[in-house]
Amino acid sequence: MREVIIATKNKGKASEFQALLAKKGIAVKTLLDFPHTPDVEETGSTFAENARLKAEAIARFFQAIAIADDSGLSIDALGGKPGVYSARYAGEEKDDQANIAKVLEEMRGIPFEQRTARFHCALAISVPNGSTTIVEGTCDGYITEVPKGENGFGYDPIFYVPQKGKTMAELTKEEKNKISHRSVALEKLEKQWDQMVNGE
Ligand SMILES: O=c1[nH]c(=O)c2ncn([C@@H]3O[C@H](COP(=O)(O)OP(=O)(O)OP(=O)(O)O)[C@@H](O)[C@H]3O)c2[nH]1
Ligand SMILES: [Mg+2]
Repeated sequence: MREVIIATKNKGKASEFQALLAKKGIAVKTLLDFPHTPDVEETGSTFAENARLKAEAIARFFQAIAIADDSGLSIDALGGKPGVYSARYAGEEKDDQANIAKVLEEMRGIPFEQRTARFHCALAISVPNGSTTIVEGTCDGYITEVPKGENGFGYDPIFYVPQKGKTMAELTKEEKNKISHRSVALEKLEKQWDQMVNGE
């Protein structure tokens, strides 16, 4: 297979993709290997639109197959927020701790059964000068009242996964990668993979 570039500068995502795709014998590069790549503006109003924008821009820029991930957390009691603004919920500097603090403040006093939420992940795979395919995955859970766990990234310490009885940040990377929104989406992508990547 030709080289695949994961169109992300997010260290947490990059490390999960490396583990998920290594299992399949696919070596990947991410934008952390090319730190001077221009940022792609996320002007879409859905995860799918933003994933498409990132994948198509990076496929064009590198003339290589690119996979982009646009993801985030939707909290029912907050009307779906932070949604597509998850990375920058507390400001442009993308501070995970500040984002968590803002969510916990907004959720204060809301009882457990009303703290339902889900992670969304849209993945777009784009072939240079060719087509783009988009798939999506979700993972359901609850927002805790205090952060717990050290693993993962983003909102993982406040995302309780009922079937594991733990927060996402208390799971190992292997455990998270079996159930996460990202792995669900990647499984769907694989079904289209051969045609997209090898059958051009
Ligand atoms: O606890 C979490 N566990 C996850 O598994 C997860 N996946 C996404 N997120 C949140 O959603 C934002 C993505 O925003 P996003 O897709 O624009 O990515 P980003 O701006 O961080 O990097 P890039 O891929 O665009 O370069 C991230 O920063 C996180 O806050 C997660 N939080
Ligand atoms: Mg982003």
